[in-house]
Amino acid sequence: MVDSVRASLKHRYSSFTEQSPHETLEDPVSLSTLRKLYLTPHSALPHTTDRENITITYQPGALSPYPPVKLLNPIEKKRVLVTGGAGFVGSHLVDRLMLMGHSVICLDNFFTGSKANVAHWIGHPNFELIRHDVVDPILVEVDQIYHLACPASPVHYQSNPVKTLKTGFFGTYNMLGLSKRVKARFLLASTSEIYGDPEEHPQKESYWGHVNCVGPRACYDEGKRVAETLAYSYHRQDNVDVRVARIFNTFGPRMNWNDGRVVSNFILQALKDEDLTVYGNGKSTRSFQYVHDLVDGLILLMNSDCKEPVNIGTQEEFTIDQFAEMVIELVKRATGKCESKLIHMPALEDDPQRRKPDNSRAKERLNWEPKWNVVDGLAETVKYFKIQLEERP
Ligand SMILES: O=c1ccn([C@@H]2O[C@H](COP(=O)(O)OP(=O)(O)O[C@H]3OC[C@@H](O)[C@H](O)[C@H]3O)[C@@H](O)[C@H]2O)c(=O)[nH]1
Repeated sequence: MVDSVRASLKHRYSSFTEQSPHETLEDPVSLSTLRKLYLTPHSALPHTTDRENITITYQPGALSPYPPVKLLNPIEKKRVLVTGGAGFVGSHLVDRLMLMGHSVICLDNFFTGSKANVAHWIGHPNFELIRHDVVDPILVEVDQIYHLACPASPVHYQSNPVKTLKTGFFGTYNMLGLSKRVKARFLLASTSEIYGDPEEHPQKESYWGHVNCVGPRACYDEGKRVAETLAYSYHRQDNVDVRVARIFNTFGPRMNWNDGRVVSNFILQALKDEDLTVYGNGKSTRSFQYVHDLVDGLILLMNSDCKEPVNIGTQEEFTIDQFAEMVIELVKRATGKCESKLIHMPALEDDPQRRKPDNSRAKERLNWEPKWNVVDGLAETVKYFKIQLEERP
């Protein structure tokens, strides 16, 4: 099963060119097809601009030139629910599932997600978009549920900690209840944050974690921990078919403009020639994976027989200072100049000091490992934010 899914996930990463010369309908997830979905500036679409009234009018159909999706036979074609499907990771997952030929229901409350991330699918017969908050129950007939809905940036999840906890508990409870009722396979997007400020390095799935349950990050960390507990309780008690992905730091196009996480903050600051805000002494570490690798991992895990939690993350580890220097360098390459410097600010409370996954389980059980290195992923993300900046009034 995993092998056949792997074949359909095939990318062409070898040459990072704009247009893959081998693009065919048989390979519905070629990199060039994906790129068109997030690197096409709106200004490239047919439109008229009224500068006096600051309005842009897109010509009919301009936002919906549907990319070609694979035609699956009814046995292979799954009805898939993606909660948080209009968010950063969710929208890339929706793209891939759509291009693979599945029928996708994208559910989002648009707190951090955005319709613009999935606008290119609106109206497609295989696609439905529902505005809904997972803290309330919903009934839809599906075969698979990817449960991603939850703000993931520390800035966002700490802005309303009670709501974050409600999303962690009730959101997951509702989606597991739905899985039980319609007999859908359930995948939880969990997080490396369940390890807290880890005392084990790198972190294996067997590590129980080191979370301050009364600290400012606890609403997310404990929310995701209880979400995992709920998933395995539904599995033990009601035989719900669960998968748990522990997602490490991930970046890429479609990160929110005001996301607040380090990658988008640094890229935007460097593109605007502002100083890069390093919290603390710059010596804490993270391992950053590119979003396409994560999406590969999620789809492979969903279609595997691996019921244990699986770390999905890369092992390239950087200090935040090193990472900041790398962003400045890449922005220089992309724009020809960047005068930004690093400024050190007070450290954040309970900020994990080191983080890197042991991803041997993902390699063994899913035959998954990251294909992108940080530099290539960052270069593409810089390009995305550059386009976004140029389009802002
Ligand atoms: O402007 C900034 C932002 C962040 N940072 C630092 O960069 C590091 C990474 O911070 P981020 O906010 O990007 O992300 P964090 O690692 O804290 O949390 C993330 O971890 C894994 C995901 O699953 C979670 O969704 C997300 O919470 C931290 O040490 C933070 O203090 C800066 O130095 N400057």
